[in-house]
Amino acid sequence: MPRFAANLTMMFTEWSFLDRFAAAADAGFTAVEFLFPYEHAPDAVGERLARNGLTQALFNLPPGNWAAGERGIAAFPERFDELKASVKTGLTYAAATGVKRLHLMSGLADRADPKACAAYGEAVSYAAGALAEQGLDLVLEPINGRNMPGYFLNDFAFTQALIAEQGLPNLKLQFDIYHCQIIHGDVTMRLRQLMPITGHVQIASVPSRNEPDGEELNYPFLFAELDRLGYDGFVGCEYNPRAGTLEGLRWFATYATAPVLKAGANG
Ligand SMILES: O=C(O)[C@@H](O)C(=O)CO
Ligand SMILES: [Mg+2]
Repeated sequence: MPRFAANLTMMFTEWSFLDRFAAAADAGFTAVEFLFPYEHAPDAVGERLARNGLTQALFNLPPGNWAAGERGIAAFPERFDELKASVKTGLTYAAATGVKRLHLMSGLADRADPKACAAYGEAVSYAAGALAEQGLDLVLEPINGRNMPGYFLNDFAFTQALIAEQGLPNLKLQFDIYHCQIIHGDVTMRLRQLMPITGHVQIASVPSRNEPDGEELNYPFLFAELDRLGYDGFVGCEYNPRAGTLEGLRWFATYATAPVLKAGANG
């Protein structure tokens, strides 16, 4: 059975960020992920995890100026020093949270630009090396161009080739099933093919990016497939609840290891 992690950037947004940890634990989750913790002190985040008995499955390294539209800085050669500082910041939060994998975003850049490709390769190599020293994995996530127009890393085959080329044991794929279905389709065959390099999985319905309980993909089949493939990592629930987080957790009741939904969404 997959180990689900509630994505606290998208789920439980009815609560303030630090209160989402307790809300997720109360709903039966034993792990969480989010995009960025950097507006909060590392110890404050670590304390909420410990207090609620939660494992931190994943978060992203600093992405540059997100509010101004940046989506990572790794593909920009002129920002390599900033990239190095951002890795240091991420590792401070990793130490406080005990997370074992971090996601490096590429940025909005042209994959046909050799300078962007070289910069990205160098940034990946640097970040993976720094994370390896702390026993952490670096994960890379292809993201579809409808949600993130102009995003550099927008193709699973390109990401697979890059990971192979780098040949670093702690460099892995963040397989977001939602993005895979939108970019390429053929999700099951791609899961089978890419499982050996997959370090993290994320889910959402397609096309709405809501609960994994309908629309284009058959998630019960895909969860069973992850089990058949021996995937023992986390599955991040990176979706926007249709009508309230708790109200949308019926799909999760089958899989929750703790009593689900003190607030009664099971009814
Ligand atoms: O799929 C996504 O959008 C995220 O996993 C992410 O890290 C960047 O937004
Ligand atoms: Mg994702």
